[in-house]
Amino acid sequence: NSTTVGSYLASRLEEIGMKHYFAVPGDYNLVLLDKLLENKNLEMISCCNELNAGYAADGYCRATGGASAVFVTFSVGGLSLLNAVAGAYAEDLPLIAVSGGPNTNSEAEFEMLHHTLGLLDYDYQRDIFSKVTAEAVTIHDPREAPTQIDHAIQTALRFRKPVYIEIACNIADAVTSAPNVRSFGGPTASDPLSLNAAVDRAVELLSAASKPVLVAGVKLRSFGAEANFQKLADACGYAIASMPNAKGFFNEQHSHYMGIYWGPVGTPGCGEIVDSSDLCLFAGGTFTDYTTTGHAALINPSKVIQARPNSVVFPNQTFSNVKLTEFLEMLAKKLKPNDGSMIAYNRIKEEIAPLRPGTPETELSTRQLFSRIQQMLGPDSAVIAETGDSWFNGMQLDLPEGARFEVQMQYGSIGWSVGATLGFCVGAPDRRPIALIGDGSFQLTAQEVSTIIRYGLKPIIFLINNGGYTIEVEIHDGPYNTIKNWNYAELVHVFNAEDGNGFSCKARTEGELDEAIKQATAHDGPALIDVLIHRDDCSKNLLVWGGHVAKNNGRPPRFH
Ligand SMILES: Cc1ncc(Cn2nnc(CCOP(=O)(O)OP(=O)(O)O)c2C)c(N)n1
Ligand SMILES: [Mg+2]
Repeated sequence: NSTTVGSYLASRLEEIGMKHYFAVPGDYNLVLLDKLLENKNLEMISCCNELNAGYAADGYCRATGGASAVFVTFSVGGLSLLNAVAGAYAEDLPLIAVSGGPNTNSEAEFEMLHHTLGLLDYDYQRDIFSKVTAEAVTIHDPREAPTQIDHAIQTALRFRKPVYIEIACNIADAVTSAPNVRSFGGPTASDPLSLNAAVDRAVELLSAASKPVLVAGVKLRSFGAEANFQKLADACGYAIASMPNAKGFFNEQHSHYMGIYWGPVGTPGCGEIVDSSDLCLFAGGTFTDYTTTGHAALINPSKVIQARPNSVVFPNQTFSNVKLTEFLEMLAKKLKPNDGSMIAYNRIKEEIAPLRPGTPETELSTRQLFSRIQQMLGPDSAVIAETGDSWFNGMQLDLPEGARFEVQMQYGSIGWSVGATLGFCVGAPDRRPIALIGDGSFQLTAQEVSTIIRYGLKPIIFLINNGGYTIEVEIHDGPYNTIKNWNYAELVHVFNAEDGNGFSCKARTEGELDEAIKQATAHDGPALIDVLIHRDDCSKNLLVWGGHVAKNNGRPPRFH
């Protein structure tokens, strides 16, 4: 029995659990979109531009834990989407980028085409995408389409990376075989000998340590190992920390959770315990300049075991082909409990006194703003923190069990959070996300608020209006860090036009903020609060972090 290429793709996307996809039309993908629309189990979310559609797909992956898909037109659409797909690569998200492509006859007929570079080479978009995906294919032959589509989907799910599928515009409705029954598996299993040897070595070293600690890393989620980590944490009794880009992957209400390990800007007392421990097991950690605060974190490789997605790295021995999930699971069964690091932590941990509010007329500060946001959090919250001082203020929030926290710390492309909030809302309708978006970032992608309004989604957006690029100011200031102020609250009314339901207001004082939060929370629709903050009011941690990152960026060139 048969179907069309476009319908084949739609049924496979439905089969892997997708319920929505993001799209911007163009004459290379219109027939393809018609085929997708025939599938009533998939809903199209039309976005204002392809970059934001990609950021929305990024957020959708984070919300659902599964794959997402974006449909764009050739070149003008695809090359705009590119930056979001690169971000998905950096963040290990299975985003399926689908582009319409030139008619299969064009190149052979030396036909010059619109939207292209004006050259008779139509492979360039796939070549470019091959750099930011785990697989990039062009579908010209309907008989090959099922194999190419299935292989690309399998690659995305197995390696947790984006893939690129280009479908020639005259192939989208071509006849092909209907999908055969098959499974789309996840990661492959470990090599049993290597796995056992790695676990035995870890048990030997950890059992000999007096104050071992456990640190959650960003790859825990992308490689499906959060539950295994939780089991290990419960079994070993060690003090636990999370790296900043893994915040929320481990329950912050757990009795042995110390906080965020981020060198000098981590939770007070946490960095000291990790840095002074005689053995740290990092599960899925990444040690970039940003996650180590310009390498100011005192990570001593001779005291570190790194459990990576596909290997375990000891100070002087690496075990290859060991899956993170299986390593943590097996280790949990073999480690004897040791609360040495927890005892040490309890001796030094600081009770952070809750901030006393000012008067209703007191001008707002970031600390007062975030003490209010803290009070809003519950088990079904999801905080989406944009690159900027929001990282540092968001990082200090104390997440209730079950609350989610999203940052794009590996790629850090500002503006991501607007589309990501759209996609997260679509993917997790049972949560009301709270987005922390700086004014600078917002100005790159603001128009996707109109899509949030269009689909009746209900995030609460805190637009942190400090007049510019504060995170950059603290790394390295200059006139380029000042931006033109907008009337952000008014923008929501612009996007509402005659039928939108967006709520917005400004808040300059503590009283106005309390009132704004009350109204936004009560509003049955999207809400944006334009919070006015002094240009130099940023978290202490940003000041510390900015200095270390600037110093690291400024390392002099070495010549030999
Ligand atoms: C796409 C993209 N372009 C430029 C940058 C560099 N950058 N990183 N952070 C910033 C400033 C962010 O400013 P805001 O969003 O206002 O954040 P804060 O003022 O720090 O709260 C820039 C300009 C970036 N990270 N991503
Ligand atoms: Mg700003």
